[in-house]
Amino acid sequence: MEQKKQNPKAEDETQIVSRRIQRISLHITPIPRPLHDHDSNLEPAKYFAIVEAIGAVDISLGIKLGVQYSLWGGSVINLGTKKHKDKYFEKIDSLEYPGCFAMTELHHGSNVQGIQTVATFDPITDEFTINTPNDGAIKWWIGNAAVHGKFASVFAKLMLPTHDAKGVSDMGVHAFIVPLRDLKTHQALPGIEIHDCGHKVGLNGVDNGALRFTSVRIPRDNLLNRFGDVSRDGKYTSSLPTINKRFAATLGELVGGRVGLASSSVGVLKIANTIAIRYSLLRQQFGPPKQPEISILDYQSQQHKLMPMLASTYAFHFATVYLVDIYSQMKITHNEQLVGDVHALSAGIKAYVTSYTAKSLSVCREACGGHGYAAVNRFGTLRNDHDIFQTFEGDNTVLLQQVAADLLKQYKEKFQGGTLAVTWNYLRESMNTYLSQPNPVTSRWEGAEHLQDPKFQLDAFRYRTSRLLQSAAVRLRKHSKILGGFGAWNRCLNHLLTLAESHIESVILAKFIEAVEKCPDPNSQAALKLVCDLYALNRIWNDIGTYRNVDYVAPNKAKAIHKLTDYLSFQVRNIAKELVDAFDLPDHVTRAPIAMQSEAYAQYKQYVGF
Ligand SMILES: Cc1cc2nc3c(=O)[nH]c(=O)nc-3n(C[C@H](O)[C@H](O)[C@H](O)COP(=O)(O)OP(=O)(O)OC[C@H]3O[C@@H](n4cnc5c(N)ncnc54)[C@H](O)[C@@H]3O)c2cc1C
Repeated sequence: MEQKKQNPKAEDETQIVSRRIQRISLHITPIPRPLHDHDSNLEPAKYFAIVEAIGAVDISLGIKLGVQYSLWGGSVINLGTKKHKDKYFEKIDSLEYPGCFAMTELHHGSNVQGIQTVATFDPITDEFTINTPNDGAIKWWIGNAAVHGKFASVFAKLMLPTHDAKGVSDMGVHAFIVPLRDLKTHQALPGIEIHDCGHKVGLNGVDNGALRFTSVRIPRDNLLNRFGDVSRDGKYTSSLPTINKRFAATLGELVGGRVGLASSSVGVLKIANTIAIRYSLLRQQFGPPKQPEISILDYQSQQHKLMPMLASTYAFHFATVYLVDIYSQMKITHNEQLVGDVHALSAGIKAYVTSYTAKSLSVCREACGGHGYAAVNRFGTLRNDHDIFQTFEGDNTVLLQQVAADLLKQYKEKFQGGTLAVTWNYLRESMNTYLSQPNPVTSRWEGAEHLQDPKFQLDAFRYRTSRLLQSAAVRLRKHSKILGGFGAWNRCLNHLLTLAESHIESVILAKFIEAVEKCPDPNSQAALKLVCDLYALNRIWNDIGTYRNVDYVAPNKAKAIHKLTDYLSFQVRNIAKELVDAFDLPDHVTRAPIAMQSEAYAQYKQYVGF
């Protein structure tokens, strides 16, 4: 079937990104290529570092790489078996087989189990037939589909013929390798209709496409059969007993994409911080009478905008390093107990970090005044390209609900006297700390010195989470009697989202405190301690109403927290240059003329043509 012409505006950008990927694939060989690391489970950390670094230069390029290696490559390797690896691995790795990950449909995104594409087994020909049964089932937003993809892992309901009145039996969502284009002519193959999804708000270097399948035949071997298989005579086998368990196992294998997005989002936040802070140090406006103008970073308001953000960037850095670390352990050890942790943490950290970064990009733009609005200074592109991080690889609101559900499941099991389902560190430890939080401790912590005590800070974070958890459980129980489980969940939804965010903030703070404690160099440790205190106290101050309502902090303590937060912002301002320099982002990566370490204005004027 004819392939529709690509959106002309997007064409240039997709070609540039495609050329860049080819170059990377050729020149990155001294470092093991992403998929090797990913697959051999040696060092996923290296792969995520590569994607983060590449995303810092061009987010479209980072995402396009992610589509090729994490999504298309990751689905083949993680959902398939040896025969798939033998046939596809090298060619995916070398880019000979560019591919897509085709899950979302026009009518279903977050609710993946609602997808309608079908793959029906034909025992006579030993093939599956892939069909798009209605327009709502057209695969939509599929990265790499509009121009470059030659294959796709297509998620579809596996249908087996039966002898009863229904004629088929639905075995649930499975993934299938479907060739999209002829390997030589690059024309779309028979039965496959491809359209470009049109110009987007950002990420126009990625060719997102829509796919319709009409009786597309693929061999039985193209079923990615790690969690469910069909024999030559049409019998279905799986080590997992139910559709829901198979579905959970399938999605569980795809968490790597989320881990990568969380790391990349921190990379974007580092870039934005670097540009905004370097410029704020250089830019001077006003000053005391008859004295030189002062740097805009010396204004308390500018410190208030940027210093807690810088502290959050450090906090997120350590949290994502931890996430990558437990993801790597999971991949290396294949320890089942780690799966639950990685699943819940990757959902929560991805949601929390990407939402924060998206908001921060606007703050940074505004903090740089008019020059922040010049396209060359990058905030517009960063904001537009990054914005969708909040939606793909799982919509943030949906992901946070998974975190809340995990916490409540653990809570229930604990109270029913059962053993906790997840016995590895993170969920078990979190639950134990939440359940052992004492009542308000206004009297326990006298004076103001303890505000910088990590124990006070962690207690405060965990106390808030613990209250939210216990009250959510009570409310859900009450409402479910009348509204049923779904209705009760919806009635408590905002509460549950706050619970999930509060929990993730507790995890992030705990990891930051650990990083400070482990820092080997005393000077760096002192600097990190300041930054960590600012992160913790700013969060407490942001939620001071909650702490006051339950009398966790007395009015004078609330005042002290506010005062100290401002003071810490000022202290962090004094080391802000060193703190952003430590991100080690050279000028040719940040690229914004206003952030150039030498001759920022000269570079900027030159850009305009002076
Ligand atoms: C640029 C881009 C690239 C993409 N690349 C790919 C790709 O390569 N492959 C692929 O398969 N998909 C891809 N996607 C699709 C992406 O994964 C989906 O957009 C995402 O999963 C969200 O689904 P949706 O768009 O249907 O949103 P919806 O699920 O319709 O969500 C819309 C709104 O409803 C809210 N909502 C939905 N459910 C709930 C709930 N249970 N509780 C509360 N609120 C809810 C959400 O929070 C959101 O605000 C891409 C999307 C874009 C835009």
